[in-house]
Amino acid sequence: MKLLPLTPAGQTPIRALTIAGTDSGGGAGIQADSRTMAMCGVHACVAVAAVTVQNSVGVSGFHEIPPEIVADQVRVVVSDIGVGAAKTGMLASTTIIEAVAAVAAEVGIGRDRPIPLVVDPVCASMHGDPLLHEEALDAVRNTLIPAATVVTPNLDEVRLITGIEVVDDKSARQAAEALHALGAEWSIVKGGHLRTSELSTDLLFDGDRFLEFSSARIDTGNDHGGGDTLAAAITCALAHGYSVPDAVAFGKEWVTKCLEASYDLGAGHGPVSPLWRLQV
Ligand SMILES: Nc1ncnc2c1ncn2[C@@H]1O[C@H](COP(=O)(O)OP(=O)(O)O)[C@@H](O)[C@H]1O
Ligand SMILES: Cc1ncc(COP(=O)(O)OP(=O)(O)O)c(N)n1
Repeated sequence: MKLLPLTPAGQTPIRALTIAGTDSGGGAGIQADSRTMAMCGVHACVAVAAVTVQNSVGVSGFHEIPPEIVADQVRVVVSDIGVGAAKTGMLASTTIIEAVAAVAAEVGIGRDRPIPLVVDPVCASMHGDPLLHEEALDAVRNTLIPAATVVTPNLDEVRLITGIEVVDDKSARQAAEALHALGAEWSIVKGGHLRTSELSTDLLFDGDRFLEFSSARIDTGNDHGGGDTLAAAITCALAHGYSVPDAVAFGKEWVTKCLEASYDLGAGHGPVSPLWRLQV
């Protein structure tokens, strides 16, 4: 695959910001985002929104960071370090979502603003453990998604946010339209969970055209962190100034390489691995 341009040693690399939750198991959340950003040659800045107690078999609890501390992390990073793009992941609650949306508007992050924003509307882990309070879905719909340059839900998140059960191409297109109607500039409906196809296809929509990004379906149970990794890679490409379709094409190739390199870890689902770039 064609990689993003690297920065010569000693020169300041492109920066990107992730606003998300930590994963103590190291496979998803801020850990997945930071690893992908580093492996893409991008300096990762982080605003921690929640700390999860998590391993390969599930999430047994989480602690929310006070909303003003989340917002302050964003503010100090953007004003001093500067970032080319930002991403949100687990935001846990309505008050954190509102604080993130407000600070994003203040510092110029989001659709129609200088710094593009990838919104991964994380609601639950792959084991079904909640990562967002149910009452916060309204804030996801009405406050977070309207700030998105790109929104990247998986099929469970699509159902919770839009009420649409994606079972085929037609319902995937309806869901992409519904997400766009909520205010995202571009919507992606990820096909990783549509196991009826031999391909894993992500559908991208901008209110006018549908674009499809497909790969052969990889036979692995080690897919923890796949959604974060895709969204982080898209964020890196946007930070480099790629168009949204080119950034998604890059992200899809990147996550496919990471799925191919995924490994066993613990008793449950192992992680996708951006470490493929370092492996022999
Ligand atoms: N088995 C698979 N083979 C190939 N690509 C996959 C597979 N599972 C997921 N993907 C890809 O990984 C990314 C994450 O998708 P998905 O699993 O749907 O999201 P999430 O990790 O948020 O649940 C998407 O680009 C999707 O197409
Ligand atoms: C802290 C944290 N954030 C996000 C997730 C979910 O990760 P994601 O890549 O969307 O997908 P799964 O690995 O859960 O399928 C998480 N588990 N923890």
